[in-house]
Amino acid sequence: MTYTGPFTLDPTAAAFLGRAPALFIDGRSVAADGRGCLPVYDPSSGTIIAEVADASAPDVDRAVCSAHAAFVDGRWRNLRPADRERVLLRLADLLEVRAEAFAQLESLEQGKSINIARMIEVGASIDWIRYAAGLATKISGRTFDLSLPGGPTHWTAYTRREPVGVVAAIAPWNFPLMIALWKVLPALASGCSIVLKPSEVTPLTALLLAEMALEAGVPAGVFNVVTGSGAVAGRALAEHPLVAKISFTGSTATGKAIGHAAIDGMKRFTLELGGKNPALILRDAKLEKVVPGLMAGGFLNGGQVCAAVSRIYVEAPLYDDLVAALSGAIAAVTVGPGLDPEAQLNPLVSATHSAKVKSYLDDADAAGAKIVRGAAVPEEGYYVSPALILNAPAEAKLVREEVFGPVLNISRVADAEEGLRLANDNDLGLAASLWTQDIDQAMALTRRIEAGTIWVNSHVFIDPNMPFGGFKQSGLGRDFGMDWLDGYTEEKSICIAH
Ligand SMILES: NC(=O)C1=CN([C@@H]2O[C@H](COP(=O)(O)OP(=O)(O)OC[C@H]3O[C@@H](n4cnc5c(N)ncnc54)[C@H](O)[C@@H]3O)[C@@H](O)[C@H]2O)C=CC1
Ligand SMILES: O=C(O)/C=C/C=C(\O)C(=O)O
Repeated sequence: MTYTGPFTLDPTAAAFLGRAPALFIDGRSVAADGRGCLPVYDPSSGTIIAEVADASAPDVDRAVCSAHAAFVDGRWRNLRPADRERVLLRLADLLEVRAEAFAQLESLEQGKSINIARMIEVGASIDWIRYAAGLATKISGRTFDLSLPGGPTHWTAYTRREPVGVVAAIAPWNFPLMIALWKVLPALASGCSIVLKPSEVTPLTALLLAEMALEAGVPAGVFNVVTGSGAVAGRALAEHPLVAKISFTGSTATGKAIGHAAIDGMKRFTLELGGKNPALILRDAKLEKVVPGLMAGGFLNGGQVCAAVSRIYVEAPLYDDLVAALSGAIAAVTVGPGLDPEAQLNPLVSATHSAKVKSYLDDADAAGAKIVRGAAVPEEGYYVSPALILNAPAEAKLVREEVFGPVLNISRVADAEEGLRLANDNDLGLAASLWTQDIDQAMALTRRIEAGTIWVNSHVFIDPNMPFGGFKQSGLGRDFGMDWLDGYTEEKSICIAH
């Protein structure tokens, strides 16, 4: 396929789009077994920009067997941790050199701003790789004093952490490169092998990443990629008996299906699922911080962020001023293709997803909610104009379900107690923010908000050294931080008798 849009592409990115569809198995690009191809669309125009292989269950089996063989013979896990670290650091260096190609491909297939692609999708990914590289040399066990009567007959009891085996990494489309790395990195650092299945909507950079890992020194077979649908390739991967661990990011419904498959096969699993994240604005909050914070936290990546602000609860004295300021800010948002660096809001990822987001707005409209809309959007492509919904009923779908688009719901609350009650009144509990100058109130409320991450006076700041994951239906397990590799290793207890 040849890109024919209005922007001049980096030559590596352009050449990549023209490649024949293939999977990446055992260190090589290989043809799939014949299920055909999946189109990849440019969300700003709806035109097809590339095609990828649509993997079948036998294709997935080939990839898992390749990963398993690599795990069993120890070509990666038996390297010195310092050598795994060195390879990962080389991967970061290579990504730095090819940053522009990766950023353009992400902007093109996902629709996101090239600025965000450069800064977060690729820039932060490089930092994430370097952080995870360091963890490879920090894996350690524990020693124990034994307390039962037989204890003194033993010299020592200790644990060691060993890589779990083949990891199935099932990734979403909102940050295709960065979230894939959030699964690939702990797996590689701990010595596991991987089969990565990117979203069928944004499959491109996963293939390039695996090639680059091979070039960095990850042995063939350790890192495989299957492109394809969730229903066929994703399911076959989640159910494969040689997969020891599943790491999934995506919808709560699919996460539950994967959790069932994992339990059936007694696989380890980490689920990072949806969010319906509240921002609680207290009356003493500083509007000059709140407004840019909510705009960034709500509209970053078109709101297609699991931790994005979705529900704003504001104490009554600030309500009118905040609505006026947000309405003004939304009206000023410029809309355009991701590759246009001046455009602040870009198309959503797919026709299906933009239709879903619009359906929430239609529901809110039908329920009689007041909706403030941003500028008109181009007719071509998957654009949705930004929206602020005023005081939608607490039971409205838009207030209860993850929208994953450029839509903020704002409600007036009498006081912090009412705001807290409404903030917690949801099945999801991924993230939240609290906006106040009162440190005592902030400390007290952070203990009572039901969410895996709480920001005070900011929203959506995720760091490799800070554990991240959900309360309630937002998932199971934590990523990042010093304990990240625990999810990719087994702890083995060893007892040595006299
Ligand atoms: N937590 C997050 O970061 C994300 C949340 N979402 C939410 O999910 C909603 C639906 O988006 P989708 O792309 O349909 O999400 P999804 O959860 O169905 O897809 C995520 C990944 O799972 C795979 N998958 C789908 N069904 C599978 C199955 N049965 N077994 C194994 N893998 C499977 C997909 O191919 C994709 O790679 C969005 O509207 C949004 O609300 C979507 C993307 C990311
Ligand atoms: O770090 C960011 O800015 C974005 C993070 C996005 C997610 O955590 C997500 O959507 O899963």
